[in-house]
Amino acid sequence: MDSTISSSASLSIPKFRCFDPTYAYSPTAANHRRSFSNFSPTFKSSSRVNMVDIENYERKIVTGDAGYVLEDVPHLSDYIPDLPVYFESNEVYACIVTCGGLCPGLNTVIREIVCGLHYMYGVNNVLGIEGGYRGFYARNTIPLTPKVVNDIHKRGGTILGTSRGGHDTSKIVDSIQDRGINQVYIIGGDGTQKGASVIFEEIRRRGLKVAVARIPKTIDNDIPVIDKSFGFDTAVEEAQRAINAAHVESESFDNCIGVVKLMGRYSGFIAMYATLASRDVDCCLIPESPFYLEGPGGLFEFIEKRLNEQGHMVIVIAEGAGQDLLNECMRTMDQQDASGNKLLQDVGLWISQKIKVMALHAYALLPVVFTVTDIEQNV
Ligand SMILES: Nc1ncnc2c1ncn2[C@@H]1O[C@H](COP(=O)(O)OP(=O)(O)O)[C@@H](O)[C@H]1O
Ligand SMILES: O=P(O)(O)OC[C@H]1O[C@](O)(COP(=O)(O)O)[C@@H](O)[C@@H]1O
Repeated sequence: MDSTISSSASLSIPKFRCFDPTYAYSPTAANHRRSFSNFSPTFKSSSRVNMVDIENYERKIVTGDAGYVLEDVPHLSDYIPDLPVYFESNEVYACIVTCGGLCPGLNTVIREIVCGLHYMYGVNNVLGIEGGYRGFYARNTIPLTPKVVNDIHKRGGTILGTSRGGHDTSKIVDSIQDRGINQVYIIGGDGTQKGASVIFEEIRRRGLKVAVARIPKTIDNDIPVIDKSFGFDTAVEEAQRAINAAHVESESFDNCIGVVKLMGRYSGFIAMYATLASRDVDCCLIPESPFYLEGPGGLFEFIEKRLNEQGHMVIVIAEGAGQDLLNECMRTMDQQDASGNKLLQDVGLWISQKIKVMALHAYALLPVVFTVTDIEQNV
């Protein structure tokens, strides 16, 4: 810490403490103060822990000479000081695994876990499990130290690799048990989280002293309880490069339409945010909002209007949009990936073809339609 910063609170080395939610407590509005708005329990007298006197509690404020005020992140033990220590740092053997789809920032998360464990908690044994869940029993492992992870946040993807499918609960927990791992950090999307729950249940069933920490990942930013998921901003930023390319191209030819297909299997946040940020998009199609092609109010009518008005346009489409229309006309078999996720039809190519055929038949117009698909999400 900067030596010019003075602290009114003593900063102690954090410990791996255990909070048993079965301890009785009841939050009361009377004890709410602004700084404790997220967590201000009042423990009943029967509680087995001693609670800090919240009214007289000295807030963790760190002031700097430059005039700024930093409020240190409150820790559970600030409010419940005698929580039992669950792991001593020197007995921790942690592992990290990344599973499922890629997302920008995975390496940053890995780096922060390794450095946080090492520098904040004094943990020196952290293992990287390679290749997703199946890596527990079928792949190599790598020791992770602050030195190993020093530069990884500058790389795309995940240094540990990832995979779909291959979740064998019993083999995974065998591997955790055999290796003597007692903290498991699992980074991944909804499929990964379901897998982590099953692992935790099996660990509990076997009575092992192993903690399972789940780090939610979604490039789509569609987890309502968090402000923003890591990687979303990068995806939106990258999406704008594709939109910009489509705009430049479409402006350069008569009746040219740029179609940009973006990520978004079930939600259109990336498409919408990128559209709003770019100001060059004429139409944004997302899974949450059904659309149709022909007739009044249909997409084709809008395309004709925009081409008449300005001679070019950009359409952004999230990959999950219009899947019902595709399925109707393609009658394809339901296909799944190795994790059981439904594989989508390519809506970008489909809509480009539809627009070409429509324009040729209805308006004797041959628009130049080109598609920018699958922008790099692995930044
Ligand atoms: N219901 C489930 N039970 C156990 N494991 C699951 C379940 N669903 C998915 N998984 C496992 O989680 C991993 C990642 O899931 P996947 O759906 O591919 O990606 P994501 O986590 O990004 O949604 C895969 O190894 C898969 O086998
Ligand atoms: O091409 P893949 O790997 O199947 O993944 C595509 C899908 O995964 C997503 O990127 C979302 O996955 P996450 O929410 O797990 O990050 C969707 O936007 C996209 O539809």
